[in-house]
Amino acid sequence: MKEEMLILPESREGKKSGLSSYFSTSASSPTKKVPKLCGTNYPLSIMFIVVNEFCERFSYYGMKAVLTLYFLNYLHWDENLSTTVYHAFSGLCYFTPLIGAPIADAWLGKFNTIFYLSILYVIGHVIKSVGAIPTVGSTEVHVALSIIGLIAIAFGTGGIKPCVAAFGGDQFEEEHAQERSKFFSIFYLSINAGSLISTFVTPVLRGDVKCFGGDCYALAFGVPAALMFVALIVFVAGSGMYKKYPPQGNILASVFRCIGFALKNRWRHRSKQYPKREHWLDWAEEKFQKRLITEVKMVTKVLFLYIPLPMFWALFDQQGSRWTLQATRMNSDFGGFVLQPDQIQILNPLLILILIPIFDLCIYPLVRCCKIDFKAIPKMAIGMILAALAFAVATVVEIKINETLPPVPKAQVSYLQVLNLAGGDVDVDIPGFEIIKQPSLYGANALDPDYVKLELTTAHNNFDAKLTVGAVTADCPIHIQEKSSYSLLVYGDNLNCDLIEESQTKPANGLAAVRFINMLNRDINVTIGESTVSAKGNNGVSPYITVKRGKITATYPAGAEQQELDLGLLNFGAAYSVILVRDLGDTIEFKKTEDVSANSFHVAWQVPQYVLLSAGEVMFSVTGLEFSYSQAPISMKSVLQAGWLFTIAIGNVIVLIVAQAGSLAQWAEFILFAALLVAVCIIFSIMGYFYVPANPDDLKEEEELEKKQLPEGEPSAIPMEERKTKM
Ligand SMILES: C[C@H](N)C(=O)N[C@@H](C)C(=O)O
Repeated sequence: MKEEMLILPESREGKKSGLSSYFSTSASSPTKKVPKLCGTNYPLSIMFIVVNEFCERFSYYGMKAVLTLYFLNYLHWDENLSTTVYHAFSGLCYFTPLIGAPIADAWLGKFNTIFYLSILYVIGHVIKSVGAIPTVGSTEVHVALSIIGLIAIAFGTGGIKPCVAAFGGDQFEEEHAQERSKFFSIFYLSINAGSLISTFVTPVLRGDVKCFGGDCYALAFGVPAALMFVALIVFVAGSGMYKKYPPQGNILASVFRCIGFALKNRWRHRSKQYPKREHWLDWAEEKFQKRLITEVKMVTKVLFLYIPLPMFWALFDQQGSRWTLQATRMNSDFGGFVLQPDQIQILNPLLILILIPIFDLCIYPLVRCCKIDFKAIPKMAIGMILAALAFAVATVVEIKINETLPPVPKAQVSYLQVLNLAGGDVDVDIPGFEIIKQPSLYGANALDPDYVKLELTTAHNNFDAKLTVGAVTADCPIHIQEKSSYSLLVYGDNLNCDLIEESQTKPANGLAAVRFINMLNRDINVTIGESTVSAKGNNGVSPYITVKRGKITATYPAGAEQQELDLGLLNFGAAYSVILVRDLGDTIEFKKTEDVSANSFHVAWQVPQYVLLSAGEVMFSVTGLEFSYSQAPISMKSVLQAGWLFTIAIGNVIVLIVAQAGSLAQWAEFILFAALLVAVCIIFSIMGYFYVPANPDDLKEEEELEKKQLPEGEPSAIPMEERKTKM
């Protein structure tokens, strides 16, 4: 499989074949007639590219959807290591385009680069899937296979990413720029369709299918591997129909030499006696052809314009981190169905699938109807503003969530709830405070006692509390510290009491937490799923077990068998105490109290921020993808795509840095990001105002000039007609 290229003499810097054809004007396109989709100007070959992208993105996002849980539950890494490796992998996937793009532009051509790196990508997936089979080797082997697999995947996905989009763009004639622009929308739709389906399906394959006695990670990674194999087959199947531009020689080296020479030459001629030149790159004129210099000016101009763009991605990327964490503090029960907090992210690809047609078929034509010429840079700037607005809305949501959180006792304050397991209602009289009246937990409506706020006058306090139930009274010495929360357990005919210190923070990640207070006179082990906790007899308190929200059944040993305790619904973000009161032989009587209330602010309130961010993405990202293609000289299409993807990588790095530094309250961090993006958008708009879009005619002029200057017989440019493309 080889793309044949014409080798040109290298008599002068910048006179290689690659510098000859810059824009895909019809004059410079391969002459090959490509079959069209019936009655349109769309080449048939783009179908293969779009399906390839769908399958590739399915494999990428599907694998990523279960990656963190794989690290935590299968490799048994802690949360920090899992998060770090996850982000390092995501970052690497957007740095590797910088390797794939020059390989395509300078050496292998886009087709071959996609072909070979896709094979590496499939191998990476297979290694990763094998590492997820528990019977294959030890934990060390699993870790090694996972890391090798992930590195291969990162090089595969990142390497082909800039080439596939640019290769799709290459299929169009320059006069079909409108169709090409639509192609980028369709391309983006296929990315999001792949992402939507896989983000939903692979977690189901992991959790609902059991293999090797547990969650089936091998299948959850195996299906994305299969999809990547299909992507490769589909891509190769279209081979006969593609328009393939040959690699353009080591254009990047010429570009760097040209820039280096211009800078050196400028420095050598810094004295005022030398006349100024229009552009700093014009200082390369002594050694480099005008054509190369013009081309380098175009690329550096676009790359300069890209400098502010990572800020958009820094906000965008937080859907998977900060916004998902926000969802864990919300209630995602939709009545008929319940979403897990990390599933809310599928809103983004879903909205993209809805919004792209809305923008392409309604909003953009409507704007055109109003005679407004909506160019790429203003579109991208509006995309940034929409993303900033999304973060402003996220700030409001965050503030609203905070209002629903359990109060945290401050200095000279503590909270106390009374768990009354006595036969009747109890009065708790703590000197200096109002009497707390607490109905018995055995009563019908008394299951969730409220915390009472105690304002303390000194930091440490010992009190002789008095308990009264009907005619029975008892002393209850208690020791309360400021900034703490407590449960006072009252039980027995003689009104015994125990003070238990509580943590009133919500369980992390939207999980529910439950513990057991054992009033039986024997120790007990209680199991939920794979976790078992012990509670000593006579009022022992077990540690908390965290569980996914749902109706939970616990088990405990009774003789040789396990008996069940039906705990009912344990809700998002709630913490429960299950008080084991009486052994009834075939079961245990228990009372359940909600010590930390469940998340009450509904996750549907996140929809507006997702709509704004996804609309921003359509305006920013789809436009940017097309812009990167259209502004690049033909020899550097993949390189500019890589430059575009590099802005995503830097965006990821910004989030990592901010997350590590993270000393701000979440709502403040959100509004800070929104403000930063508005500031960056203003800078970008000013830069965009002065940006002059690339024009193929700029190069035509130089082509003519070059022809005149060249010695007879030496080709100044390779007419694309002469370039044979063979497989
Ligand atoms: C899934 C997300 N909306 C998206 O489209 N991401 C782009 C950057 C991708 O190429 O995966």
